[in-house]
Amino acid sequence: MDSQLAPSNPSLIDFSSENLKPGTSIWISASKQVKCALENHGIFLVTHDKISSEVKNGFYQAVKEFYGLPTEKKCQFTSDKPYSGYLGKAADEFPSLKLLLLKFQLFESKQRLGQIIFPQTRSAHKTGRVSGLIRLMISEIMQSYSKQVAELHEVIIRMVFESYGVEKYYESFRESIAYVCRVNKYRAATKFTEKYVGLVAHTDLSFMTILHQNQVNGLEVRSNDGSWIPVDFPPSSFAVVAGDALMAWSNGRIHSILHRVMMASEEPRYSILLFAYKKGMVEAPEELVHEQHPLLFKPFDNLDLVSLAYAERVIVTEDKLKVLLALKDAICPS
Ligand SMILES: O=C(O)CCC(=O)C(=O)O
Ligand SMILES: [Fe+2]
Repeated sequence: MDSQLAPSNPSLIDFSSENLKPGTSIWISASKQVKCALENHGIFLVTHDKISSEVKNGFYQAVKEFYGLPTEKKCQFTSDKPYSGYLGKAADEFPSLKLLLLKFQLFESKQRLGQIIFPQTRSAHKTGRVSGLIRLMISEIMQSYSKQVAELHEVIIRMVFESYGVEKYYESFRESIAYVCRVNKYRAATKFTEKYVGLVAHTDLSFMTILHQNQVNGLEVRSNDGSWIPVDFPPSSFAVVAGDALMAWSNGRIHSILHRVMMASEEPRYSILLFAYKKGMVEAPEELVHEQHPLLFKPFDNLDLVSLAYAERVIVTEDKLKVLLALKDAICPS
C-alpha cells in the first residue's frame, strides 16, 4: 500500500480503495502509515480518486479566468477577514510574498457546509457582469471541491485520533473544524529569473492542510537533516501537511513541517489548499500528556492565532507557533 517514489519524496499512501472503512484491515494499515508519516516527516502524499477530475479541472479553469481579469476587477474581491479576498496587492506589504493570493473563506463549520462566505466586494454594482459570473463559477466549484476534500480531512483526522487511542474526542473535534480554502498562483519563472522564491519558508497555523496542484511542481519541504526536498506529486495525489495546531494537539509528537515554494517552471503554478483549523481552543488530550511528555503548549485559540499572525505580520519564522504563543503568554516554561 505504501510506496516510496524516490528515497526522499514524502510517502505515498493509497486512499483510493472502496474498502477503506473504519475497522477494516485496510483502514488500520493506512492509519499506521498516516501516524508514522506524520510523526517522522510531518507530510505525506495521498492518492485519492474520489474527487472528480471534473471538479478539479473546473476549479483550475475558473481560477485562471479569475486571474485573467484586469487588476481593478480582481481587487474588488475584498474581505475584512484576515488573508481573505484577493491579496494581489499584499505583495507591497509582504515583499517576500511574490505570489498572487486569492482566498475565500468558505464555511466555518460542518453545519454551514453548503454556504460560502464570499469576500464582500466593495460595491456590488461595481463588480460588473464578467467578474460576477466568474465569482459564481468559483463559488460553485469551490464548494464542491471543498466538500469533497473536507471528507478526506475527516478520514485522516479520525485515523490520527484512533492511532493515539483518543477516538472518543473525534466527533466533537470534527464538529469544531473550520475550513478555509485558498488558491495560490505563482507566476512562471521567465528566462530572466531561472528560479525564484514563490513562497517563503513557513509552517501552517492550521491543524492540517490538504494541497492539490496543477501539473507544475514547486513545493519543497525541509527534511530532518535541514535539506530542502522538492515534492513530486504523482497524478491524482494530494499533499497532507501537518500544521502548528496538530503539533500542539499531539503535544509535540507530530511536528508542523517547514515548507516553501520554489518556482523554476516556465508554466504558472496553481495550488488549491484546504486548511482545517480548530474552532475554539486547541488543547492536547490529557492522554497525551504525562511525565515523559510534559505539556508543551498551553491551550490556545486557533483562529485567534491566525488573526494575531496577520495583525503582527508574523509570516516567516521557523518557530511561528512559539513566537505567537509567547505574544499571548501561552508557552509552557521548559
Ligand atoms: O502552493 C503551495 O504548494 C504551498 C502553499 C502554502 O504553503 C500556503 O499557502 O500555505
Ligand atoms: Fe503553507
